[in-house]
Order: sequence, then structure tokens, then C-alpha cells
Amino acid sequence: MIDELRQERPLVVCITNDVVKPFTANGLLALGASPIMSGESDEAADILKHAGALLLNIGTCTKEKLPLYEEMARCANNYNIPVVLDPVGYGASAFRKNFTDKLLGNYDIALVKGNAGEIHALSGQKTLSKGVDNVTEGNTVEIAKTAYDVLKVPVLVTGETDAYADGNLTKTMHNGHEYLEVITGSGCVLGAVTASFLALENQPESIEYAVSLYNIAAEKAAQYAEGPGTFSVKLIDEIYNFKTDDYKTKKVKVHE
Ligand SMILES: Nc1ncnc2c1ncn2[C@@H]1O[C@H](COP(=O)(O)OP(=O)(O)O)[C@@H](O)[C@H]1O
Ligand SMILES: Cc1ncsc1CCOP(=O)(O)O
Ligand SMILES: [Mg+2]
Repeated sequence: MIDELRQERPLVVCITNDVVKPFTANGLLALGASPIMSGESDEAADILKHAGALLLNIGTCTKEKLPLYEEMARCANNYNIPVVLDPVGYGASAFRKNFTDKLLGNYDIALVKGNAGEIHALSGQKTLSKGVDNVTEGNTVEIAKTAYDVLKVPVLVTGETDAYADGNLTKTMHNGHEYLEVITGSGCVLGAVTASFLALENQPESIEYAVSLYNIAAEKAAQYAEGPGTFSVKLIDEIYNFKTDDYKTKKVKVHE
């Protein structure tokens, strides 16, 4: 699928937060996708017409930006393009909760992707999270399954173990490195990488391909890194250098 992605070079519209825009664009370029960021709702129909997927990441949202997110979601739904929603910091403020709930309530979302704390809060549970960092809220499989039951939208929960649930299928993915916890935007870039694979085909395998590629690249990058700073640069290199053969270290478990 990585060869197909590089050949097709899907356009991925990223409506994302101010902290991670360059990192996200560089991650997608290294992958072989074509990122475009936008801040203008009047161009939503034009840019989404040629896009393969839309990422909506609420990390630095403001109430003025709600019409932008809504118009992007509306156009993506019109064109039948998969939408990935990353509810960054969902449990941290009522504003983030209301913003996310509005998007989830009014548009078709192909995948909700967030860390354990965010997704735990999203399914209506009391959360320990105060910010955007992951907090341990228990088993990511249970968090993903509960969130699917509540939302009826496919869910990806990230952490040391990543878990996916969609009602028919539950699986866990076990690659990765702890350096990912100490660089900002590691979850946000994964959301964009996942959207890129969903642009090829909107199916659960695309999510597995995305999560595994990203986390295997992270494992390789960590071997050459001296700390989080060099790791984030090496991560871009290892996404760029990723070959189909690298999937042989993929650790995925399908749950009954
Ligand atoms: N302790 C860890 N060990 C290995 N991989 C991790 C660990 N923590 C997070 N990851 C990976 O880092 C990426 C971002 O996950 P996470 O830190 O949960 O998201 P966020 O940055 O949104 O809080 C995912 O690919 C996840 O698999
Ligand atoms: C620090 C911060 N503040 C608002 S968005 C953001 C980036 C969060 O990135 P990630 O969810 O990938 O850790
Ligand atoms: Mg995140």
C-alpha cells in the first residue's frame, strides 16, 4: 500500500492546529502524500474536489474557526471523502468538548482518532486529562470499544498500545517508541498519515497500515536518535525511507 500511496500521491486537506502545521506537512511529504493546509472556508469546495481525505484536528480551535471546520466537513461529505477527526484536548475544556460534539453530531466521520485520555472523555467518562498529553485511563482496547458503542463511529485510540474498534472488528497495534511521547505533534501527524491511507481506500486495513508504518519508522528513528530532538528529524527520514519490507516487524493482534 505504501507504493500505491507514493504513486497516487493523494491530496490530503489538513485543517489542523498551529503547533503542528509544518511537522504535519513534512510528515506527509516524506510519506509521499500531498498536504494542503487552509484557513478559508470559501475555498473548501475547490480544494476538496481534488482531495482524497480531510483531517480535522481541533488542537488550537477558536469559535471563529467553527464555520471553517463545518464547511470543510460539509464539502468532504458531499464529495464522499473520508474525514478523520482528532479531538485534541477533548477533556481539557468545555469549549473543546462542544466543538467536537458539534462536528460529530452533524457530519459523517470516517475515523475518530485520539489518545486514551481524549477518547475516554469523548465517550462520556470522567477523565484525568487536563491538557493534550496522553494520560493512562486503562486499557486502550476497552476505551476504543466503549467509544464505538457510544459514538457508532470507527475509533482509533493511541498510546503504548494502539487500539482500533468499529463494531465488527477490534485490533491492537504494538509498534512504537516512547520518544513519541516527548515530541509535540506525534499524535497529530499520525492522524494525517492515517487520513492519507484512508484516501487510498476507506477500510480498516488502511488504518493498520498507517499506524504500523508510523510506529515502525519511529522504532528505526530511535536507533539513530540521541534524544527527542534528533528523533523528530530522524522520524521524518524513516517515514521517507520506509519500504514495504519494513512491515515485516509489524505487531498487530486481531481480537475476537
Ligand atoms: N509509550 C509508547 N511507546 C510506544 N509508542 C507510543 C508510546 N506512546 C505513544 N506512542 C505512539 O505515539 C503516537 C502518538 O500517540 P499518543 O502519544 O497517544 O498521541 P498524542 O500525541 O495525541 O497524545 C502513536 O503512534 C502511538 O502508537
Ligand atoms: C501542545 C498543543 N497544544 C494545542 S495543540 C498541541 C499539539 C498536540 O499534539 P499531539 O496531540 O500530537 O500531542
Ligand atoms: Mg493528539
